[in-house]
Amino acid sequence: MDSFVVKKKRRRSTSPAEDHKVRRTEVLDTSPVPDTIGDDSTDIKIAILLSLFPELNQEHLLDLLVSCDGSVDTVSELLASGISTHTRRGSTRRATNASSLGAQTSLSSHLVHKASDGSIAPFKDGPAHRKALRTRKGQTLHLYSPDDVATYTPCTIIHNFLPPKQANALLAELLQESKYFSRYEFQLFNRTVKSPHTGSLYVSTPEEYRQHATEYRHGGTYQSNIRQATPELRAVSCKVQNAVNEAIRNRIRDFYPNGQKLKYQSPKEWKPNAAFVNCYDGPAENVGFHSDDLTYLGPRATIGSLSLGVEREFRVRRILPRDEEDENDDSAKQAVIQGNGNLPAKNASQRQGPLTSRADAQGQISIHLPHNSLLVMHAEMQEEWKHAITPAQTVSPHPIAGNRRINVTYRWFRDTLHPRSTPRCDCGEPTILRCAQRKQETRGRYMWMCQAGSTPGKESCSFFQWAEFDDDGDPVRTYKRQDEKDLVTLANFTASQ
Ligand SMILES: O=C(O)CCC(=O)C(=O)O
Ligand SMILES: [Fe+2]
Repeated sequence: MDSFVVKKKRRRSTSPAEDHKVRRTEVLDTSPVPDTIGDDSTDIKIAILLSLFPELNQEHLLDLLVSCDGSVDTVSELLASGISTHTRRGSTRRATNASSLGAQTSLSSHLVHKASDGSIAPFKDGPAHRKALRTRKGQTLHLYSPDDVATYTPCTIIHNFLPPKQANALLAELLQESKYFSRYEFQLFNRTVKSPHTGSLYVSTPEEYRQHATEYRHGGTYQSNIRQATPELRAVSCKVQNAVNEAIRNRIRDFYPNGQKLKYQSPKEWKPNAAFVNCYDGPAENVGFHSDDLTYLGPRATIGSLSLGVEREFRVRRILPRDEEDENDDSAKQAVIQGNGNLPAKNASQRQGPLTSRADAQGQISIHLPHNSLLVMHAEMQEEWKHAITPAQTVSPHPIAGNRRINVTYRWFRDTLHPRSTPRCDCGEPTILRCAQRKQETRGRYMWMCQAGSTPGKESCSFFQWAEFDDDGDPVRTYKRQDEKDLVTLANFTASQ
């Protein structure tokens, strides 16, 4: 992954808006943002601290951050001075492993009868046994069965996805490849930090290699580590393509209102034409909470994510509109995770909750990703949820990979969102697509924004324009088109074999 550049910029006076983290594929807003944009500065700060102190766990860093009134600098100084195991307010909270396997093995203690306020509703009323789940702030609910994952998160998990030999061959190939991966450097609060894992972008053809190196931007800069898709990666992409399309069909049939695709979701076949491959070398390597960048994937994107090597936890949590989050914190009672997104409107004038509430108001759900499992992140995911690979205290070594985990996220970059055909900002650069997440009034609206603020040494021009899409998620062009001759057709992995 390349630079996740974040540089906090001039911001508008009243809104503490800074969007969350993180890196090349991830949405990281750094420009002066309109109040409409959701954010979670805690994630950014935790991402910085984790990259500076990878040996520490997230909970501990969060404690420190709270006790230091949200100042990354103060936490860094404390940690550097060696008084890091206690918070400044004297709490001696144990530095527990943020990602240790949960003792919870059954959901029964979390089931409640009604998905009323304070519970996690199943996405769809299913069989009678489908009840709401209840979690508390700061709590992590571990889901193991594919059925529970589909019911309570916007994901499908398929265990033992590939024939074992093929999974092992791909793993062996990518472990070799991982020698050439790099850590992405990114700019956070005027400091350059490195991603807490390594990776590379894989593309289909030499021409696409060229385009990714010179036209696509990720986190404000060009992708520096790009590689040509390997034979195993291509062979597996056919299987991923078929499985993801089937999972999308099932999702629509079983979970979406009237069995219809979501507004803005593409009705076309999902055909991956790029893949980010990540390597997590040891338990401390991680990726912080983020949503993936939709600039080239478009609204309501689907992503196919294959896990190989050691098992790690994939954590997800819903993005709450700001006002609800505050209310939850204010009431200090059961946190709410609502699977269907129909949360009631709350009083926007309530006070801002403390730092912790923003990061963890609803608790988290943990999906365990063993070797050879395919996770499909469905169309609801990026706009409404965040995901992370949390640091672990220990991992069980894998016979081929040792302590390493390889992850391949297959993606479909859409022709209609090629940087040649998206709006340019006043700097003359292609803009980034963002989705408003936290304010009730604008939640779900898309916008094009300048991404120069993410580039080290560059100032954002503050360009902002609402983005309009047709029902199938193709842009309705209210802006000047590039020349038609410049428009491109991207080759997917299968077609370019
Ligand atoms: O490693 C994983 O499973 C997730 C990686 C991820 O979130 C990403 O590449 O955007
Ligand atoms: Fe991601």
